[in-house]
Amino acid sequence: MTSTSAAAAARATVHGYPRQGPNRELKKAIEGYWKGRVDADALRATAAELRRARWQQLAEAGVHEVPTGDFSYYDHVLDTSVMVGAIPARHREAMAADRSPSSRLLPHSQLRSSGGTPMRRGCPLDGYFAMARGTQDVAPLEMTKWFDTNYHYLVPELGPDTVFAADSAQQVAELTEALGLGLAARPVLVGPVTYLLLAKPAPGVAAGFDPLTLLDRLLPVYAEVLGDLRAAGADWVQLDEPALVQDRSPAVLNAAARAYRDLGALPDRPRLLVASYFDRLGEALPVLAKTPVEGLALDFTGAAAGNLEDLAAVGGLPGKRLVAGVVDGRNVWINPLEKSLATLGTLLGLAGRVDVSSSCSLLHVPLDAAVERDIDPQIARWLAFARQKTAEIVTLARGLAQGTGAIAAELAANRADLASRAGSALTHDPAVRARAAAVTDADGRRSQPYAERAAAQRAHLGLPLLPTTTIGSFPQTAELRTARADLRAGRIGTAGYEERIAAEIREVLAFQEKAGIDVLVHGEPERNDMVQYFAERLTGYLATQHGWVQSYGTRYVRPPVLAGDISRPEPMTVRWTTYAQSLTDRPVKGMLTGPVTMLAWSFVRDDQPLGETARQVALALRDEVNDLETAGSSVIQVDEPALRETLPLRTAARAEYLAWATEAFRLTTAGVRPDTQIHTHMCYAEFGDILQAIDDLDADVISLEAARSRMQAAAELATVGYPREVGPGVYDIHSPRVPGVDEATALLRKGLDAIPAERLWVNPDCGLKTRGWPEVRAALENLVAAAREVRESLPGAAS
Ligand SMILES: CN1c2c(nc(N)[nH]c2=O)NC[C@@H]1CNc1ccc(C(=O)N[C@@H](CCC(=O)N[C@@H](CCC(=O)N[C@@H](CCC(=O)O)C(=O)O)C(=O)O)C(=O)O)cc1
Ligand SMILES: N[C@@H](CCS)C(=O)O
Ligand SMILES: [Zn+2]
Repeated sequence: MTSTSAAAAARATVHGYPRQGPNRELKKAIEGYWKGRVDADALRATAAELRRARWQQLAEAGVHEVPTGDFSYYDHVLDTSVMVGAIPARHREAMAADRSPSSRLLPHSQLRSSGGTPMRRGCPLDGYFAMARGTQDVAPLEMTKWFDTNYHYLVPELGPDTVFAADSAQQVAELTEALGLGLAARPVLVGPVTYLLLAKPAPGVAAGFDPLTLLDRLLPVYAEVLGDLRAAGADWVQLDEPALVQDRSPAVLNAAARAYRDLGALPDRPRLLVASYFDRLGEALPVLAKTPVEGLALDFTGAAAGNLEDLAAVGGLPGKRLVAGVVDGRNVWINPLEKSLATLGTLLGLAGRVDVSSSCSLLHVPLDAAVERDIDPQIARWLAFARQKTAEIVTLARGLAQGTGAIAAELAANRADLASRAGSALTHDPAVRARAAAVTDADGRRSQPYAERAAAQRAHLGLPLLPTTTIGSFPQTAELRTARADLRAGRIGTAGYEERIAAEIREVLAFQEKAGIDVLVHGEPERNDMVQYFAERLTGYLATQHGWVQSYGTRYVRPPVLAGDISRPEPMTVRWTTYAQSLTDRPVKGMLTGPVTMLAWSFVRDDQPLGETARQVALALRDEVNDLETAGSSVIQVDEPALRETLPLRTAARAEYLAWATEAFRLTTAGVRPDTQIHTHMCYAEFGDILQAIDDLDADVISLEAARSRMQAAAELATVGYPREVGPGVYDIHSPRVPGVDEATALLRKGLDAIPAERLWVNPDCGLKTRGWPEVRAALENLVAAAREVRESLPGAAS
């Protein structure tokens, strides 16, 4: 095809779309199902209606080919495990027992029978949710970050004995639904190489087991699924391989080459589009380009923009389809349409056919900026959520196909909006800039080295060995959320709301004292979210009312927007922390979200380096830390759960990131006295490759998620000689199950193998906001009992 005809054929698509519905209908239906208020058929009907509505919305916006299979009741990686039959043995048994068709993910009519065994296909709903959340008897799959996003997936558990078996029921059903609406549809699957690279050895399998060795067993299963999709009418199928944008060994690149050579050689298959996103494809680009797949989808935004020159360097993709991700699926700023058109124009000469898309699934952005009423209309014009991004993609495809004259009005409006943002006073506060420019190395260094501080803190705090604490939040009950909604709606006044918060703090404090916890928290009842709460109190940040983005399962967040220079008009947490401290003689931890996490879980500025924004946020938080100390806090926790998540996917970019990230944390925390104990907290990640950075934070105590991985994080810190205090979690707060005293005791003993008793803390994996009070009470009582039991068994303990 010539580039002119390639242009004329340009079509619009997206890699995936938010799943929740305009009012988080999916969350409400699933949580209703868990509570027994919604039955399986009603849940499935809600899900089907949401899928229909989103396809319809995409089609009406002018998208030519809609994605299918990007929907999920919980997580698309878990769905992939179901699709390939990688159900952990402990869950398989429970599912085998559940033969009732009505409890399955799919309606009875969409289940296939096979070889005289009715209902073999289609995962039981309860079994599916048990894998995600666990039950009192069966542990769930581990959950971790999806690359460098705030989305979490369930980690496949594989071993040498894993037997894969294709179950394409869900994929086929969704494709059939979309085709039934008369739409051109493209199933989107997690690709086999990424699936294996994201997996971990199943419990009981040696840690050295490499899931990639299962590729030859997995490919026939993908072949079967592709065959089923072809039979169901799929013309194209997208296989997502984002794991290939990371630095990969020749073995992995060979595996990718083999996978797509073999899948490409299948006789009766759909055309294959292999998608990568979040960074440049690098050395995997020539590998994939040489395979028989008919198309590649590449990200051309941010750090991935280098794909353009890489593509030129490999001689393009002659005869293949290129799906060009020129609209950022990770951020909320309007697209610079003329710049994107220029990129697309260059790409026309590099592929047989060029289509326009988002850089990745739009799962990572909110649904619709137009419903935000509290954002200044001028500023709202700078924002594009999934719906607006879809419109941009359609505009760009039209511009590419018909020429810029066809989109002249859109280009003019876009130019004006970009200019308004560039010239805005919001983005340039001279006082903030002067303060950030004056920061010195000394501002980021505590006045004494750790060993001296530790002694001072020991004397000041007088804590027992194995001190117990929690991570900050206590249950965010429906009553608290309703109170906040009532305040927003004017149904109650500020005084009534604050009395509700004060009462909750009293209850949280009373419980902790009674349970015998050593370092208390106020429970964070006043916070809607650990990032949004602060964003709402900092100048330069925009908060949304409806900008929900899935974080995991049915849990959503509203990432605020770092739009301008950041400053703190007044203290943000001092009042409630001081109130909590006034209720007890034990130390109450001040509780803040750290600067890196404030960036990672917000939509960031794209008009200045991230490090500059981090420094501005850090200086605002530093004032808060110092104010807390002045108000009497002896222990202050600065959460950085996103420190690992934001680590650049390519190693070459990591040192620079870690330098500004750790500097921002130290700048936040270094202004306190030596006897003030600084805690930090991390969760949802593998920490192995940031151990040095954890040390560089110079925090006195770190709590880490460790229960599901059985203390792996503590062991890793020990291997590098980490000298500070560590609280590896002994209570997996993502599961409704309550750990018994024996279980917590066993984990603590394992923790002691890695960290000496003088430096070991006892705490849950993370905050308790998602849990209910009955579970929390029982679990924390068990945790304190376990700490006492282990304390008493330590050499030298009084018997
Ligand atoms: C620690 N984690 C967090 C991440 N990112 C964040 N930004 N914040 C985090 O805490 N990333 C990693 C992990 C992910 N973990 C979680 C855990 C829990 C949630 C969660 O519970 N989300 C809630 C929503 C929280 C919230 O914003 N609540 C607001 C609004 C509540 C609401 O829904 N209001 C209703 C009306 C209220 C009513 O009448 O009941 C409405 O507005 O429609 C608040 O409390 O005021 C969730 O429900 O999903 C997220 C990530
Ligand atoms: N302090 C927060 C940390 C979550 S990562 C909480 O307890 O919810
Ligand atoms: Zn956490």
